[in-house]
Amino acid sequence: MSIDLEIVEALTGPGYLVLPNFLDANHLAQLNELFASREEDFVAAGVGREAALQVRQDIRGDAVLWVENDDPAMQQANQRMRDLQQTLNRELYLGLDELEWHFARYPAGSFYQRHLDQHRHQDSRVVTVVQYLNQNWHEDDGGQLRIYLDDEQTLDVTPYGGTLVVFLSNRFEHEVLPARRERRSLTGWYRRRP
Ligand SMILES: O=C(O)CCC(=O)C(=O)O
Ligand SMILES: [Fe+2]
Repeated sequence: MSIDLEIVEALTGPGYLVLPNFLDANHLAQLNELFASREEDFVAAGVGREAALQVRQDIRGDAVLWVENDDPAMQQANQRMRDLQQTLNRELYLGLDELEWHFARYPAGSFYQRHLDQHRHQDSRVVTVVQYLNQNWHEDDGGQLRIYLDDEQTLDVTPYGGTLVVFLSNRFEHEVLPARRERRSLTGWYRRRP
């Protein structure tokens, strides 16, 4: 079965999937180079929306850079996500019409408290996709993504470079545990126009 169909099956079943080695080593290295070259353009991430948006490092300590199609490594990543979007729409009739995504950098010591990705009163975020870019990450570097499954069971995902996590945005609360060194990711949401 193709990876994309595996994702389809997971979303209709448990609602989430963790896939190690989704990114190959070469692409991972290119994305890291791009990430490093744009380091100065990152801005502190906010919580809340529009007028209520504010930086609250006690809630989330990452800085983000919204990504565009301006680099070959990004074009490849965008193409990959468009293919997945097509499959999700064809198989699940999700009506996804865009992907918004950003690079995220969590400096050592930072975290993101438990939350749901779907903004209240607005259900345009349908599927969350996170790709980790951390090379040589070790379990005791922390930074696990803790997903709150049904019945308050939790699943901790170590952010090894190349791992992809996909889940239904309205279904699972999750948090990022404190990272002991800089933690890098590419995080996106497939949206339906409200
Ligand atoms: O980086 C992660 O593992 C998840 C990030 C996250 O929850 C978010 O940006 O909404
Ligand atoms: Fe999130």
